[in-house]
Amino acid sequence: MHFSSNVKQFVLVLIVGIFLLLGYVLFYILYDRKERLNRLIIGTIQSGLILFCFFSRTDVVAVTPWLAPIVWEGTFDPDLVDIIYKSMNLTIATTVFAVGKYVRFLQDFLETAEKHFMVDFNVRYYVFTDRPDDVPSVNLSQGRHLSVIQVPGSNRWQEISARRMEIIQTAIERQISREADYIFCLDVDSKFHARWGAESLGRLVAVIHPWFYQATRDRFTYERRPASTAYIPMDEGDYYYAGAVFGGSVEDVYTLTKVCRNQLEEDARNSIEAAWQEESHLNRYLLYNKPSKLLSPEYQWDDKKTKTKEVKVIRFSSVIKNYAEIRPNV
Ligand SMILES: CC(=O)N[C@H]1[C@@H](OP(=O)(O)OP(=O)(O)OC[C@H]2O[C@@H](n3ccc(=O)[nH]c3=O)[C@H](O)[C@@H]2O)O[C@H](CO)[C@H](O)[C@@H]1O
Ligand SMILES: [Mn+2]
Repeated sequence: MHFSSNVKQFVLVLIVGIFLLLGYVLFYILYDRKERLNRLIIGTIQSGLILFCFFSRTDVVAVTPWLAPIVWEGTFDPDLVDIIYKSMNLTIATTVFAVGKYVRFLQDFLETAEKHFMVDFNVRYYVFTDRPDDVPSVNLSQGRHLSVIQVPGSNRWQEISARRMEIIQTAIERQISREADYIFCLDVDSKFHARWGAESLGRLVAVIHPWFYQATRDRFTYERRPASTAYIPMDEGDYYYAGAVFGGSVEDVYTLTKVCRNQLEEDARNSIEAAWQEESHLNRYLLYNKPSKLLSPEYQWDDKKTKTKEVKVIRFSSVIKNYAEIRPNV
């Protein structure tokens, strides 16, 4: 017979509960009063622990083999996280590229970020675009600021996507290192739907790609040609990380962008382009420089994908877009 994991869990808690109850009755009959009181206290703590296990996440893995947390709904206390981080007066930089027709995504991105992203923190958005006049004016809450930085356009989306590493590296050198403590680099073709808070902060942070979190390593679309600097052999790899979200301390992200930029340029000199451009290089970097925190696919869902039962909250997702219409090339 097949039971779902929730039913199994419920039956297990029921059986343990019955045993505890029987235990109480036995001790009540057999022991003196002081002993009974002690046992009652221990029993109450045990029941609390069992209830905690029942309500916390047992259906997902919430830690990596190198002991970095994987953030899922139900694995952290948002109020406690807020109390800890809000007293630090942190500034979070957020880079977003809107080159060519992608400026059309900015309005929803920024408006939903104002509702859900790092609410009550200092946030500095850095919008990189070739169309500064088309950047919409969005009302920002107190403590939030937006800079527009002009970048060249391109007739290849692969180049726009991949050049982000170099441009972010330069922006950190010129400006961001003096203006922020943490940084997140996000895709613009996305919307926020629910809390994305300080639980996501860490030295080096990556998100598990929504299409690969249930897949085995052999399915990961890493770059498999040894000629590329993004190469990952078949028997290596921890997770498949999405290129649409990475972050961490400004210093650590600076090193990441610098290494990926150099490798992208080395590949270009050798006339090789990794399977998924900067996403391939990001995956290679994170294999040998383990992230200190992973975000579950709640932080990078895809609107094309049906919600799975592990995903209790979608916090940020890629919107459905017409690739042929929006990109400069196919
Ligand atoms: C389904 C699919 O194809 N996924 C890949 C695709 O993701 P995506 O479909 O998410 O790529 P995308 O078109 O969103 O491009 C990434 C980001 O680059 C910026 N941008 C891109 C093109 C443009 O004309 N203007 C512009 O501003 C924009 O911020 C966008 O969010 O490409 C990435 C590029 O490495 C990754 O490899 C992904 O795995
Ligand atoms: Mn995207």
